[in-house]
Amino acid sequence: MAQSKEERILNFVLQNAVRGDPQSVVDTIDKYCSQKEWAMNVGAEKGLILDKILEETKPSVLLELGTYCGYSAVRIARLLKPSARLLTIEFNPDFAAIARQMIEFAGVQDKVKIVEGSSETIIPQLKKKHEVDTLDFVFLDHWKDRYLPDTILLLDQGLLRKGSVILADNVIFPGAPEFIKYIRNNNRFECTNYPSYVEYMKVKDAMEKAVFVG
Ligand SMILES: O=C(NC/C=C/[C@H]1O[C@@H](n2cnc3cncnc32)[C@H](O)[C@@H]1O)c1cc([N+](=O)[O-])cc(O)c1O
Ligand SMILES: [Mg+2]
Repeated sequence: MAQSKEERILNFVLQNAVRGDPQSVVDTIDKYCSQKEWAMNVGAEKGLILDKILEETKPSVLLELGTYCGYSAVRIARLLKPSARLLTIEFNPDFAAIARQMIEFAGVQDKVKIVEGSSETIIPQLKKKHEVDTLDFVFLDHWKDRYLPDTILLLDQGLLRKGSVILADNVIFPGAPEFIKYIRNNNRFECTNYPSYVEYMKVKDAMEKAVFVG
């Protein structure tokens, strides 16, 4: 059967990156996706914003929505302290399989747990089934019309505490207007916008950081 783009990205990493070196995995994906085939990884420019916010926040319990090929899971995990844990939710089984191999090759599997399923199903299970108390950091990078309902779900489930950081990719392109309208008008969140560009393109994009004030 013909290979998928995601399989081609994974194979390029397996053949060109250094096993156990997450930075080389991140750089190799960026090389492939900027030179050969575009893919919806957060990428290097927005990745640096993500890195900086992670280094400021120093989170222990993290959630990512939309694993895709595992680029941001590897990028996040490479900066985490040994005891920190990233849960990443992906409902497409083919993408989850690719991401699992990407994460294992990078050597960050001890810090990253891929949970297969939809965010709306898994989020209500985080406390009981995945031993989460509250989340220190949430990265939103899944379907853009899910950002708002899933943020409300996180609130309803008592998964946010004073200081929890939500970072949303693509608030300009493709855009998440309902999420932005809600989060910037909700006085329980302090928002900061980080202008940047769509991965591997010269199209304007931005990330939005929303800190829960409790
Ligand atoms: O569309 C984009 N991202 C959607 C990402 C979607 C990924 O999240 C999963 N998912 C979706 N709802 C889910 C619910 N639950 C679990 N996984 C879910 C999908 O199976 C996919 O792996 C995008 C598009 C551009 N772009 O330039 O066009 C740029 C970007 O940076 C992007 O992130
Ligand atoms: Mg994105």
